[in-house]
Amino acid sequence: MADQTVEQKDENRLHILRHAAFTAADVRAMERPLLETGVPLMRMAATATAHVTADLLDEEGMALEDANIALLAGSGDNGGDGLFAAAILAQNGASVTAIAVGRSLHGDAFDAFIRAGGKVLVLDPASEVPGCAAGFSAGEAGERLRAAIELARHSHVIIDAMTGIGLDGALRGIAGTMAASLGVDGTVPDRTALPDGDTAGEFPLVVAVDAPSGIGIDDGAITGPYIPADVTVTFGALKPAAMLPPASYACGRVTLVDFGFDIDGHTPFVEAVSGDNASETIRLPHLADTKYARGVTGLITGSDRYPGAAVLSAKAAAVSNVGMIRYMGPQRARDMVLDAVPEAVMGKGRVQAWVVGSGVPADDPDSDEEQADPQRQIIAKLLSHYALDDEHDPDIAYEMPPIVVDAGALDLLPDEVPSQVVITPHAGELASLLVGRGLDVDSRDVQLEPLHWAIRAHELTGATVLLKGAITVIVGERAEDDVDDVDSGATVHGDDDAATSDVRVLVAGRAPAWLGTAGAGDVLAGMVGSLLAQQDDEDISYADVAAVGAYLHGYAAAIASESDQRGFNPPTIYGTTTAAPLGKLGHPILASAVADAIPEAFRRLLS
Ligand SMILES: NC(=O)C1=CN([C@@H]2O[C@H](COP(=O)(O)OP(=O)(O)OC[C@H]3O[C@@H](n4cnc5c(N)ncnc54)[C@H](OP(=O)(O)O)[C@@H]3O)[C@@H](O)[C@H]2O)[C@@H](O)CC1
Ligand SMILES: [K+]
Repeated sequence: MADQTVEQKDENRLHILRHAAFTAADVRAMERPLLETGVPLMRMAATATAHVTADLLDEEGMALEDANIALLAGSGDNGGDGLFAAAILAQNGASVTAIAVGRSLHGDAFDAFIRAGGKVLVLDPASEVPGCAAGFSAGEAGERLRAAIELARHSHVIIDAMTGIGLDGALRGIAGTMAASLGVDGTVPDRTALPDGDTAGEFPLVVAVDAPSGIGIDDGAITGPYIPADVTVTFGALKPAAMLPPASYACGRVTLVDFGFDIDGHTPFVEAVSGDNASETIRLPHLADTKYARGVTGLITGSDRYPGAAVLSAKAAAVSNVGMIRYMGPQRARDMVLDAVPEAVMGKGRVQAWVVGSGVPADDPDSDEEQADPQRQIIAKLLSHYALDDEHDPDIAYEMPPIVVDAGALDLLPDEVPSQVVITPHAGELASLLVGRGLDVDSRDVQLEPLHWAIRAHELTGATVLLKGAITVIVGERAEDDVDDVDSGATVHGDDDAATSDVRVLVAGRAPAWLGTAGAGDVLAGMVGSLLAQQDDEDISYADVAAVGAYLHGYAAAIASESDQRGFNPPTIYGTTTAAPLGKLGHPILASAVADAIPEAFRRLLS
């Protein structure tokens, strides 16, 4: 590190800031030394928020003097940021009304706002905002609430400064009612996927201060009301909510204000895979390589019912930088695989990683063992070698090659397995897996709290969990040398997850929404299998390799669909100029087109 130039250090820092998220507790710890030396963080936050808001209006062709702005202000520092920002906007000609949703407002910020000519509407009869009448009747409180909602609905911009990192649980009381009336309650954000995190641009535009109030800051969960934002201006460092689904879908475009935090002293809780990480995980061919040295991927995928999945998984595995693939399956699927990939070798043999279950029917409760799909029987036998229980030798389990367990093989997973077992469920499959282990959860629960349930699945099974979605969440063990460095953990949704610091959490959000199409999961399974097969280092983090697989899969889909849209857009750093690229929306694709684009995805990442 000593040899790094200042520019390199700056570049590294920006890369971390754009791809790593820290818990609220860590952000508070990073902020403390700066506050102690008198750095005016709140003023910096407010100035940035005001600028971003003015720029947004400008983009929509509206002058600040013509704009009506409704500020939803809570009683904490998040409300303080909002009031200082609103004061700047009012000074510059905007007409701003602060709607106080709590009992008080940040003192200095309130004074600045009033001096700038801002108006205030107090909603809580028990409020103690100086100069504002309180103690009004319940009837009047209702009238005020309705008036506030109307005012906000008809404004040009809503600045949401009700709660930030101080949020405790789902939004309650007046703040909760405002959010439910102006936004949505307990549902996943329903938005068209546009390039560059663009949103529809309809009034009122919503600017969230630090985070949309009500979304789970540390776990990205949605458990109550919130207002989806067009733009979120966030401070110091990204919080997990800006990266994790579904909360991150509510953030819109994110601008990060770099306060100069000492980020090196803290371990991120969530990291987003970038092109740089991905290229480091790809094994470049060596001069003395044989096809075996480059890795062999074995697939037990497809079935008489779904032979196409055999082709998709095999093709994707074959072009994902290994020396060879072996395929096992019924005659028809074998014929089809050979048609598509004449290089594939049929039958058993030594492999460096397995892929099982894609296109294999899941358990049919009506059929008995004998009638079960033959692929299931072979997979069940293979998976039994990974079982960590009294009946099996754990040394065998730990020495087995990595294995991707997809789709119809998920219900064959032994109770407990080592972390080189990578499971690749979507929300519904993860829910079924957890129900099979006695938990009360359905697909919707997983969609609303994916990190929570992915962690539960990892803790219960020991497997590395890759939970598929527009942003894919990966949870697994940290690599050995990483564990000692971890100094803090997030509390994710309740006590049972309190000690989550020993899990590695990653997101891959490179894919355009066009990728939600039949067979995409088969392609992913094949790719992850081959990425695992080519690893030379025994101390790798399986979570990292799986995450890179998801990233590459998304990248190949972006190439195939000619789309610049993606699930996760790294934030813009406030004050740095990023030329706005003209994003392409792209076009529909088939999963086979994604498989065809894989070599090009490798080429681009490596060049
Ligand atoms: N970190 C940084 O670098 C910097 C941080 N800064 C800013 O400070 C923010 C943190 O401020 P903070 O600590 O005052 O907490 P904050 O987010 O305002 O929340 C507290 C308020 O929320 C309310 N409330 C809570 N839960 C609720 C619920 N379920 N339902 C309803 N209400 C609920 C709670 O109400 P109460 O419980 O008191 O009734 C109280 O009013 C941070 O996000 C950033 O914007 C910048 O200024 C500078 C640098
Ligand atoms: K907020």
